[in-house]
Amino acid sequence: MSNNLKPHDAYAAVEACPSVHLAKEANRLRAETVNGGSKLVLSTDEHERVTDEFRRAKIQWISGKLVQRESKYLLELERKYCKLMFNKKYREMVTDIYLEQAIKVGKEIQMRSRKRKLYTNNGHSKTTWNHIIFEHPATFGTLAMEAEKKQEIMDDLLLFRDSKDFYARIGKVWKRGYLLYGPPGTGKSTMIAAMANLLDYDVCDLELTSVRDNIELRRLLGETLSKSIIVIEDIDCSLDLTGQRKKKEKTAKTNKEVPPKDTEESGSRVTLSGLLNFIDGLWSACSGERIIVFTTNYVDKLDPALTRRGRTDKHIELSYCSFDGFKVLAKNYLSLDTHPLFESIEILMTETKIIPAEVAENLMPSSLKEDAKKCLLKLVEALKQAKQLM
Ligand SMILES: Nc1ncnc2c1ncn2[C@@H]1O[C@H](COP(=O)(O)OP(=O)(O)OP(=O)(O)O)[C@@H](O)[C@H]1O
Repeated sequence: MSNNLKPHDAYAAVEACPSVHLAKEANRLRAETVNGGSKLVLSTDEHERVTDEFRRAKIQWISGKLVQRESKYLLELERKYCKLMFNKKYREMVTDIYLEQAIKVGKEIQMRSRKRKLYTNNGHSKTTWNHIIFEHPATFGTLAMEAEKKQEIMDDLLLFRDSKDFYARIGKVWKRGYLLYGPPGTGKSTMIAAMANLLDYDVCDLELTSVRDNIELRRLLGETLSKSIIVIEDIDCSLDLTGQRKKKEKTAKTNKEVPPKDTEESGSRVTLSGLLNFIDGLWSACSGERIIVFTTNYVDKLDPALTRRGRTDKHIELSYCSFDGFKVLAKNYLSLDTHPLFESIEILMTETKIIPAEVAENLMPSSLKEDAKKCLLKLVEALKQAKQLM
């Protein structure tokens, strides 16, 4: 004997989880173009039945649609739904366990197939978030850094991601603050992209100099979604205790900082306390799973109120390139594990300081004719010059 689930139950399941049927065995395979790329999508036709099996119960999903006709304007409204059929002895198991499981799986599939986004408040509209698809290729694998340090950071991030129950148990908001500090060109922005790729989170790049006041700041931060990394770069330049803000300028080519020429009064009144208030208090109003990352070139300039643990839980120094870091870049850029020139590079690296951005720039072949040896020789030259300048 079979028993129909009440339509609104099925509606709820399917609406909460529109892609749930994709997880099930489907009879039809359809090629669809999704976001410009070709991707196979499983779907069901109207009245098509898909059978799932869960704890020995056979559950049939039957898709259908309701058409409502607004007679006056001859407007047709379509509502898609799924009907579930199963033996009535499984009713409790299906409603209590199976549907919950199906919704969870459906949400996971949705998460996996979604395109991640990079939000900024510095686009055509300054008062709201604008987004583009986030497709930065950086990973922890491509990051020039000592393997142990990298692993420690990855472990910390993954532990955070998987600690929903822990945060709930100890009564803390599920958020974590990171402070990345170090000279320009040492990989702070690159690490943020690697973090987002590791966790599969969106990135919200908050340009504080474009935020009018604390109220707008609160609104913008309140609008961020779960599974987001909120980034405030160059915090020392965007905000100071007096609320005055200046923009740091960089030369586009070298990515090196140039001291600010003029202090730009943006008319904005975001204050440090406005920011801290949000981190401490208002944040708790948001549902969790958010990471906030501050970056700075001058950690000593920061107000201790911002750097204290609890606000920025983990402080990560990104520094000059080590030989280990160079080896990662040599592998990435030149596919080299070893080379006779490595020895002199290692010695020179102990005698001088060079930022990873400069190492990367030298290892990047500037023409098809430039082979690995030529690139390594460019780096040797750059290291020698840096040594002379010391
Ligand atoms: N640790 C690193 N590993 C791999 N690539 C790096 C690293 N550091 C710098 N780079 C390279 O240099 C470029 C500039 O680095 P990035 O913007 O991440 O530095 P930054 O520390 O954020 O600089 P700034 O403080 O000026 O914002 C990157 O696009 C990347 O190619």
